[in-house]
Amino acid sequence: MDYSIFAVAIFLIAVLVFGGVFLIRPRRPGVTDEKPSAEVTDATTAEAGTAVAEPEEREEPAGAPATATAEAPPVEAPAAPELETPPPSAGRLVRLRARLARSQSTFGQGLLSLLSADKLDDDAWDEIEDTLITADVGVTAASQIVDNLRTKVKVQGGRTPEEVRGMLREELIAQIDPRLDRAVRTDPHGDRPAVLMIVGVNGTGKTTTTGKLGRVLVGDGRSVVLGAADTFRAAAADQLETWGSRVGAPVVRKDEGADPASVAFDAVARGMDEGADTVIIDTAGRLHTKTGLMDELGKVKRVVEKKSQVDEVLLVLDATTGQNGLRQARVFAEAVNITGIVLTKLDGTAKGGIIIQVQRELGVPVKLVGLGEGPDDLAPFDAEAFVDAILGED
Ligand SMILES: Nc1nc2c(ncn2[C@@H]2O[C@H](COP(=O)(O)OP(=O)(O)OP(=O)(O)O)[C@@H](O)[C@H]2O)c(=O)[nH]1
Repeated sequence: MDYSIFAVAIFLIAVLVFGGVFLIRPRRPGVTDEKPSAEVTDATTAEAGTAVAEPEEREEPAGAPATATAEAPPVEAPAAPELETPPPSAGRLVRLRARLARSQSTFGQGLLSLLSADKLDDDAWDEIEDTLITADVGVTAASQIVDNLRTKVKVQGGRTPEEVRGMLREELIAQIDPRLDRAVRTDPHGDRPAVLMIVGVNGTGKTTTTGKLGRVLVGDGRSVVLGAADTFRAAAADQLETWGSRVGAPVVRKDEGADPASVAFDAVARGMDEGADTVIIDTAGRLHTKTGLMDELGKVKRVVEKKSQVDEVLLVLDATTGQNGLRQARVFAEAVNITGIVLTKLDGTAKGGIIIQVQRELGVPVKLVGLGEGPDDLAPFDAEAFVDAILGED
């Protein structure tokens, strides 16, 4: 009995000793299923955090060059675009004279040769009148020009080539009217910039003209802010931004569909903050209804006037669109008080006579002309330089 108790005691001691050895044996990593998952999560978090905040301290995978990140070629910041220096406004029309001479040769040279004919009978005068009408001078102005020339020929008697040229030159200049004030009002008023609104039908060259005019002013040493208030076409604002960035003129824009008046307001505010000389605002030109157009342009103007006066409302007209363009121009002129006309694409038409007609119809002077797609192909208009260009040199 005593021996059996002793044997049981020895067995229990043996069980305790072996059990203890197994229980205190160190665990191998990965053997249990709770802890490792926590470690993985920790490691992932640590690595992710490092990757975002401090990429240079991230552990490289085996085999990757230890200094790959450190030795990566430095990413150079994009160089600021070099600003362009556009030519000043003075002399631009003379520089572009060849374009005018080329496009208007039928008009100018055609008239000269008709007037130089040996016999100026009724048929010849009819042909002169037709040439004028074909060049979009307008019926009333064409018949007035013919009447005046007939009188001059009668009074003068002889018709040397110089006399013919002189007569025609004088008459055309008179019709274009050199006395009209064609200055574009771009001077600031104390601490307020001059504000110009550019209006017109889409596609006439409105946005291009806004950009080109900005360049003309920068070329004259002015500081300019551009306002992209044509919010119906996002590309128009992008286009304007490109124009501005080339000459260092800031562009104020908002999202597509934003209120054009608020863009215009912000552009003027920016112009005031920066002490800019001139703010040029490109507007949308959808021809929906006259009332809609009036409301929209009227609102832009009213809102701008809370900050500063509007010095110019320039209507952009595509010279190649003839009577149709003129009809649209009339709608704009009725919707808003136009102070000047920008006649674009004169390089692409022989109908330079539209200058005479549009001034008569709208009662405002052509102040600028577009003579090409190049950035500096916009020039202040001058009646004498224009007529000299279309008639050719003396
Ligand atoms: N040949 C020639 N092309 C011109 C002249 N002025 C503008 N253009 C071109 O006319 C096209 C239309 O010009 P835009 O400035 O986009 O016309 P827009 O009136 O602003 O039209 P939206 O931006 O749609 O409102 C462009 O391809 C211009 O390069 C010019 O005097 N001569």
